[in-house]
Amino acid sequence: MASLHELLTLKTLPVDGTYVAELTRLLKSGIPATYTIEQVAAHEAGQDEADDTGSNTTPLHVLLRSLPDELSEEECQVVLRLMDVLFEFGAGWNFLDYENKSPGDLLVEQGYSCGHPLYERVVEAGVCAELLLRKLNDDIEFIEGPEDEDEEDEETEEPAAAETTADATAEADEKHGAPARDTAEHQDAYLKADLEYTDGSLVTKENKDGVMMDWETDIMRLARDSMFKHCGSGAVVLNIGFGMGIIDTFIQERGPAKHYICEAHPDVLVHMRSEGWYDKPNVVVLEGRWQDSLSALLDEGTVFFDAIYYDTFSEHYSDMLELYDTIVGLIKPEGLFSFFNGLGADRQVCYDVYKRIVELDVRNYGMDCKYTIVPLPQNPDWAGVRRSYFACDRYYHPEIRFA
Ligand SMILES: C[S@@+](CC[C@H](N)C(=O)[O-])C[C@H]1O[C@@H](n2cnc3c(N)ncnc32)[C@H](O)[C@@H]1O
Repeated sequence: MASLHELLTLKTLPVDGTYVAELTRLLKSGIPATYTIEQVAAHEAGQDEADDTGSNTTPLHVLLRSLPDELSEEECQVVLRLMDVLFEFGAGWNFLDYENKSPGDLLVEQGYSCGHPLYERVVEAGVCAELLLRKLNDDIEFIEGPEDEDEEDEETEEPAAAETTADATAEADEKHGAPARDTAEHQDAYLKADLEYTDGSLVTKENKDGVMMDWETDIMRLARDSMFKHCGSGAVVLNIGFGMGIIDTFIQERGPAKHYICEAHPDVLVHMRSEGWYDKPNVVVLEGRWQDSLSALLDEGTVFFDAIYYDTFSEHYSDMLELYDTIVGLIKPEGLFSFFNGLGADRQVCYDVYKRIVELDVRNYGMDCKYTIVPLPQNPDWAGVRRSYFACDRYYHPEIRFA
């Protein structure tokens, strides 16, 4: 164990300002704030690099694993300062340690969850880091040699909101022989994959990615209620992504004047036709990706919506950023935008980081995002699907309107 890790095991109590001074001294001396226990072990074993196990137990993990059982208010303030110093020197908010836990997970485990200053400090670091990463990806042009060209596709793919942890899962899957072009990650692969409607779910036939599952039914009802909160049967609404048609069935119960449904997958479109959705007098099916259909609608400039709901599959937060650009031109001034919020939902701390990022991003369009927090006491049943896509015990339902 290096002196940095040793210090952060907080052997001497109470935790006081001397820790902050010593931490600052060590980091200023050049020890990286991301120096992991695994790197120390590799160094001690005479290896150049740590084994690529995906495990990164950072000084921040050591600190948060070493918190005294009873943390006084004064000690909590000191721990916050220690976290500030670590972040200032480049500590990461979302590294996964030897137990596959992020710093946020360790705090939640000890009862320092949403609203507690220690947890909120990690969330704040996460928001800053994600926004900075986006800015760097947007602003920096990388010079590529010819040998880099094959990798271009992969590298320009922006991270999905949930990717901090989903990436690790995908990498592990690849090692175990799952197909390289993941249908949950790459929309072109998804749109070519065969789909299958089963009892209570829609999945990709071959690798059993859950495209939609009926545990989301109550969430869809809640979303429909939001869509019709300020409008009735004269409403003109749009749902992006048909899936199992759960929300569209709920929307039909309210008899809107016009109900647009945008859907891209050919198998889903066949299913919609066979179920009579094309024959409903108030339904307009926009075939194809929203990226194409909605731009056309925007150019026409004749249709404006009271409410828009978005729930697609195999898209990333970068797609949502693009969507904001489009929907602000399609929503009526008093209209509503909402979406299925699975952003970062495979880990509570990532979910909380993206909750904040959405608020910040829509503010750039003069919109406000208000969340209803819905407890999800029961873990959904993931039998029959390759991997879960929601691991939190609460759902943040977003209602976004012009301020
Ligand atoms: C999660 S399901 C939607 C579930 C739906 N909310 C329900 O209540 O059943 C996602 C749907 O979005 C569709 N989709 C994915 N990408 C799309 C895109 N770019 N444009 C339009 N539809 C898309 C998928 O084919 C799939 O039918």
